[in-house]
Amino acid sequence: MVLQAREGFLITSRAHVLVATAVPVERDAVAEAFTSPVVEVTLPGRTLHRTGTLDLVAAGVGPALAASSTASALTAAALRGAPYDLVVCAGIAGGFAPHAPVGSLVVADDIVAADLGAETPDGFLPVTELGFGTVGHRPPESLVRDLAAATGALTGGVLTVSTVTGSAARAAELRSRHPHALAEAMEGFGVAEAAAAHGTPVVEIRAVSNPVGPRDRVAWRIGDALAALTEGFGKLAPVLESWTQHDRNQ
Ligand SMILES: O=C(O)c1cccc(C(=O)CC[C@H]2O[C@@H](n3cnc4c(=O)[nH]cnc43)[C@H](O)[C@@H]2O)c1
Repeated sequence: MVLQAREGFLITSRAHVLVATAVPVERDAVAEAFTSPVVEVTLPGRTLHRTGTLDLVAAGVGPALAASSTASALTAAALRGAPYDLVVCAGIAGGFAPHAPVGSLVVADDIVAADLGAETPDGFLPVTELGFGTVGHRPPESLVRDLAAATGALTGGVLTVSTVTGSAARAAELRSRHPHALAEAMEGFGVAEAAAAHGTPVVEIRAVSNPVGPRDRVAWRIGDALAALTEGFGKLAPVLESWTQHDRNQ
């Protein structure tokens, strides 16, 4: 939240929010929900699209590039004295049928690195069981609740994978390891790791474009999912803008 007016800073008490999508069409679908003009701001390797108190970045596909792009944006904001209050990872996703149908919106109550670990003869071991790091980030409960209430979105786990699921067997395996998961995508955990390094709360919002399962790329309903993303952000804009730091950990 920017409380002070200085040259080049926003004069506002509304939350300063970074939205990270994978690709530009997702970023533009989010931007369409807002009426303020878009101003482009160049960062090392990335361009921010600024609309009001919201900055949008097409952070790239996959957790590594998404983490690096998000970290750049967070660091640049901190260095100019206007740190973000909240990071939102947004975009399209695969939905676990029948729980998250195509066209539905999902707000993550858990952002899970689903393939970060080791395969063993007895099954998959998360990296935490190998003694390293973390495999999940939990968005603030009150924010998840308010976003879901504003949009009618489903709430549940959103898995981050580096390889898009392409078979029924893999989909079933992921759901058996994560029974609460509603969707899979490729950036959430990377974005969340960057946010965590800055102590910034994070949430993930996904519109379902395809079922998780046997690969059928031509059947992906990308247009419908992008429209659901625009509609969802139109409804949740007031919730994001009124997000305040004291809501953390609630
Ligand atoms: O081809 C297009 O027009 C197009 C438009 C918007 C987005 C795309 C993408 O390919 C985005 C890739 C992005 O989508 C997420 N995603 C969507 N479905 C799945 C899935 O079943 N499993 C994992 N990830 C999925 C993911 O976050 C990708 O980064 C294309």
